[in-house]
Amino acid sequence: MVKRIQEPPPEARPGLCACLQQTLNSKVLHIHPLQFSLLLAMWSCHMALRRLQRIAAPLNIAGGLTSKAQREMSSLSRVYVTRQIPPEGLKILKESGQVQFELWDSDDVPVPRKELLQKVKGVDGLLCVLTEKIDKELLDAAGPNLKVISTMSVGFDHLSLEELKNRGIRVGYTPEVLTDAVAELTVALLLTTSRRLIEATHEAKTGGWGTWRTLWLCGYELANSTVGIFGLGRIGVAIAERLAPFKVKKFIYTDVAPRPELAKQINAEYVSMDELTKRSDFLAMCCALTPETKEICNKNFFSKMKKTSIFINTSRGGVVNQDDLYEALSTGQIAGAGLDVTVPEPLPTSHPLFTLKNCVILPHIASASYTTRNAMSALAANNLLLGLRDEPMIKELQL
Ligand SMILES: O=C(O)[C@H](O)CO
Repeated sequence: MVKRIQEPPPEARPGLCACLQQTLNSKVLHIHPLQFSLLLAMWSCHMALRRLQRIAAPLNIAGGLTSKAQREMSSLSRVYVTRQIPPEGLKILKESGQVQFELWDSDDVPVPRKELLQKVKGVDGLLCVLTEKIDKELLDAAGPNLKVISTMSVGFDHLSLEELKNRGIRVGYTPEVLTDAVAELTVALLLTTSRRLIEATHEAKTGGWGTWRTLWLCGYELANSTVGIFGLGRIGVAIAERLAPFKVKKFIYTDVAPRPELAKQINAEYVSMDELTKRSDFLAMCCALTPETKEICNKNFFSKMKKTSIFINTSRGGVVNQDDLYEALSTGQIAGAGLDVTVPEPLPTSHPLFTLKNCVILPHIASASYTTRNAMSALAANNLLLGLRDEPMIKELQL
C-alpha cells in the first residue's frame, strides 16, 4: 500500500529525531502501515513533550525540563500575582520570557494573607489588585529582592506609599484605561438613583404598580441642574462630558487647587467645598482616598447640601462617614445616594444603608467592562515587566 505523507509544519521539524526527519524530508515514500503508525506515534509523543515544556515554563513547574531550560528559568525574575487577572495581562506575562511567575489561581476569593506573606518571600516583583494591603508587614516578608509593585487599579490607598518610597520600590498603577468605563457607570448610577429605577422595578415586580399616579416615583432631572464634582481629574471631566448632553446648566468643582486646563474642557467653575455642597443638585465624588479626604463627607458636609440633592460616590468608600450618610438619607437631609464603593467591601447585607429606598448600592463595579479590565491587566503586566527591566513604566506613581 502506498501512503502519501505531507511535510510536517515547520515548527515540528527541528525536534524530530534524525531518522524521522530524513524520512519525512522526502516528499513521497513507500512504507508499511505498521511502520507508518510507529513513526506517527513517535512524532505525537515528541510534540506532546514540547507542548508540555512550553506550558510548564511560565508556571514554574521545573520537573522534566532540560538543564538548559532550568538554567534559563533561574535567570528570570521571580514574580507573584495575587489574583487570576484577565487574559490579556496573563498572556503578556507568559509570553514575555522575562519572568517566572506564580499566581493565586482564583478570582472568586482573594489570596489569604498568610498565604500571601509566604508567597512573596524573595520575589522581585508583585502584581496585585486593590484587595491586598501592601504594608510594612508584607514588604518585610518579601525581603530585599522586591523592586516593583504593579497594582491593577487606579486607586492606590491599599499601598503604604511611605514604606515603598523608603525601600526604593517602584510602583505601577492603571489610570486612564478605566476612565470611560468609570464615567459611564457613574452616569448610570446617577440616573438610577435620581430617577429611582431600583424602587420602580421593585414596585412593578411586586404588585405596587396601581393606577398611573401624578407624583408616584418622581425623582430629580439633570436638565437645568448644577452638577458638582469633588476632585477634578480625568474621571471627573469624563463624567461631565457625558452629563452635558442632558442639558446640565452648570458644572462646578472643588479640589486642593484650581485645575484650569481640565476645567476649561467642561466649562466648570472652581468653588470652595462649602459652595460645592450648597450649590450642587448632583454631587459626584471623584477624588482619591487620602488622609485629607478620609470621611470628608460627614455630618457637616451633608448638612449643607440641598434636601433635593443626590450624592454619588464611585471613588472610595473611605471618603464617606457612613453613619452620617445614613442619618442624612433617613432624615431627608438629602434626597438620595448612589454608592459603588463602601467600607467595608463587601458591605454586610445587614448594614442599615441597605434598608433605605433612597440609597442605591453597587458592588464596586465602576471599571467592570471586559475591555477595561483586560486593558487594566495588560497595563499592570507591562508596568511590571518594564519596572523589572529598570525602564520607565507606562504609568508609574511618583513617590
Ligand atoms: O482603583 C480602581 O482601579 C477602581 O476602584 C477599580 O477599578
